Amino acid sequence: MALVAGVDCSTQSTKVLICDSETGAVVRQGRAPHPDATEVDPTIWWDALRSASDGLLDGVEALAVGGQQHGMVTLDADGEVVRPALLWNDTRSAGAAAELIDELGGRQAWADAVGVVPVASFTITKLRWLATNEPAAAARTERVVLPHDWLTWKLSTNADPTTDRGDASGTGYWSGATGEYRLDLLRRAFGRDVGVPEVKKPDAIVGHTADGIALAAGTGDNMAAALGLGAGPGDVVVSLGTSGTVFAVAEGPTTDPSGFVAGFADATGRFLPLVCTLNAARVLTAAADLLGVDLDRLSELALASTPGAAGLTLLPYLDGERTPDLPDETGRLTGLTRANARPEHLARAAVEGMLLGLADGLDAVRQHGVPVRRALLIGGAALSPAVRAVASGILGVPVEVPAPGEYVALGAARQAAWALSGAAEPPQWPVAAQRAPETNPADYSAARDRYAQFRTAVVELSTQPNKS
Ligand SMILES: Nc1ncnc2c1ncn2[C@@H]1O[C@H](COP(=O)(O)OP(=O)(O)O)[C@@H](O)[C@H]1O
Ligand SMILES: O=C(CO)[C@@H](O)[C@H](O)COP(=O)(O)O
Repeated sequence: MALVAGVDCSTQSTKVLICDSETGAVVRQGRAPHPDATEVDPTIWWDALRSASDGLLDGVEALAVGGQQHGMVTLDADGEVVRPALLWNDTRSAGAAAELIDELGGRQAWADAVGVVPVASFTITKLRWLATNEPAAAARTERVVLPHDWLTWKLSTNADPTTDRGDASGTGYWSGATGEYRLDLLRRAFGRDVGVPEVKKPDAIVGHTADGIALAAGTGDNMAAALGLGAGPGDVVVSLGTSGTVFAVAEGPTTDPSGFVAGFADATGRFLPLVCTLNAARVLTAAADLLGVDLDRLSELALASTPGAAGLTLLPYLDGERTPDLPDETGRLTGLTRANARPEHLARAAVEGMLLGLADGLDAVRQHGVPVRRALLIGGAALSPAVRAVASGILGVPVEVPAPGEYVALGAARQAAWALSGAAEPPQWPVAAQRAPETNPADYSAARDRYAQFRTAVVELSTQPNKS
């Protein structure tokens, strides 16, 4: 039995799975936490990877890294990190995003050029922010790479970092439709040329560790999750980690000038239209903290309420929001009365608010021609019984919950097995899934309407000159 390893360097932690390369069975696993911050010294990820994989890699023949998308890792001429990485959920480059949209002639121009419209999450806006705000650090920057590129390079004996098309498609300077960098856009953002990693094929072996473990190309965490789930036609993945994401594997590129649906590439040579919200699992931890309960009790409370949370609606923009693009917003609660001011309704409003933004995302992905037969619910908050109970009613589609697991790390391991095999397609790894309780979407139509009205009002308010 050949063993392969998959790594997930996500926002809150690093996870490592060691799998049988033929069946995908997990034989051992490890994890290590990351700090709660939106800029992180990449050596923290390296230490977390070493800690999470400590004692696990004996006998492993190939490894791949899946990583949180978009993070800006800047390297100097000696390959040293210039400054802490700015993560996907750092909103300081929102102004840079607006500048870049204007300079290129609007949203459509960006969607046509690279399949995405700049928001603060994307690497290209962080580079503009760096050039404007930290000229000394910018001057020292010779290369820019993504979290998974940097970790793969650190693991390797290679002289230069590499990347893959999935993660490259989230930079804002690589086009999935053409498979080429747009170095003119990178130059426009940063003010001069800066080195970028070579984009390797999905099944490539890109190097080896000092111990001789083959390294596959790796990819972004959402692309890895799609691979780990073996997502196919009709499957829409709803991932409830730090971010909330809704995505599907598509045969062709998508273009959305509104910027709602990002036209990413996947990790197999296909595409991955994706909607991402900045606020998912942590909405539940914040609500639990507010109520002074743990996550299990929060779920029990939410289940004690009813669809629509007795009229309470939460716009869950606790860390600002990306979709819709409201980086400076805060969470807002409406509909509070003396009758519904109860812990169970607040708990329910948190669960529903988190899912309602993703229901909008699912509709948007569907409008881009993605067939939706079922939603696959993954990520830390998919462990919540209340989330599972409410999901199908709010999303309006049958929901299946894959057996609890680390699907990003599993997808990375599957990529490693594919690269090791030299086969044309990734190995077939079965994924067991359970149907979540069916709830009637009609029970949530009033809640969806209220949420839509509240969201529209807040979007309008944000565009007024003296917004409150
Ligand atoms: N039973 C649960 N109910 C709700 N949320 C949970 C539960 N278990 C874990 N989580 C949340 O899941 C999140 C971590 O999920 P994960 O998908 O690993 O995130 P990320 O990939 O962004 O690091 C944490 O915010 C944690 O509180
Ligand atoms: O920015 C995106 C997708 O565009 C996020 O999905 C990041 O990739 C981080 O993912 P998690 O750590 O929340 O899984």
